[in-house]
Amino acid sequence: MIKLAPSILAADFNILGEQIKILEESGVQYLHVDVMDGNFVPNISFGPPLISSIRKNSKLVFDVHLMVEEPIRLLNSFKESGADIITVHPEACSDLIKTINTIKEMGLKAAVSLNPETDLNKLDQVLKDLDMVLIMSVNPGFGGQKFMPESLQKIRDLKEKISKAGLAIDIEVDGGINHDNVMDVIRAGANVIVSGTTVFYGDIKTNVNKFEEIFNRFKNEVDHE
Ligand SMILES: O=C(CO)[C@@H](O)[C@H](O)COP(=O)(O)O
Ligand SMILES: [Fe+2]
Repeated sequence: MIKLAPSILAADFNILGEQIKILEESGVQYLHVDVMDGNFVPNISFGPPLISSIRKNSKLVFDVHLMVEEPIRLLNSFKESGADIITVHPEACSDLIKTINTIKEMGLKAAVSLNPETDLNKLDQVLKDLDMVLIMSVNPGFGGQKFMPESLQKIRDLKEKISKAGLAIDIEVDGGINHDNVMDVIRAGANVIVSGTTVFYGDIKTNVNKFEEIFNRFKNEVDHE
């Protein structure tokens, strides 16, 4: 099952609630929530108060991508605000094992996100405890960047690593994904697709439907193999 995770970084914050309603009516299940601290990445987005506010009116799975230094300090506050999945960057954690264990002990799903230049071996110490791995296909910090095609091989290698370890872990990909390149990303092995600009710019329902059509085309391909 392939899932779309629209990134609200590209939403119109003036009408954020209305746009989330449209996503729900379009059949979306995940909401990707990019938290940036102006330190780990050179941009600031939003934090727990905004998440608590949208949580009140949404049943979507909140997939919270923490681009912050030492996220362990803030985990409780993101849990309280309504996160379902918390993703952290090993590049920002002095103790990744403890950070992942804390997320799991809170009863939340845990994920690790790798920057484009970070090797897959950074996952080794925690892979068995993860629900998801997020491959960044741009350098984190901003929406609207160009997809880095070299991420495709990284996705294939990750899929192989997960399967060799006998695990079942979601593979999420984030950055620069659009209707033209998403099929390559899925074929490489991803099953959770983040998209900001391509979902929110223009008509949201049409943009989501186009992604769903491509996901269905992929399912048909696999069924006929
Ligand atoms: O985490 C990030 C960027 O750091 C992403 O989630 C972006 O928000 C995705 O936006 P597009 O590249 O799809 O516009
Ligand atoms: Fe993200």
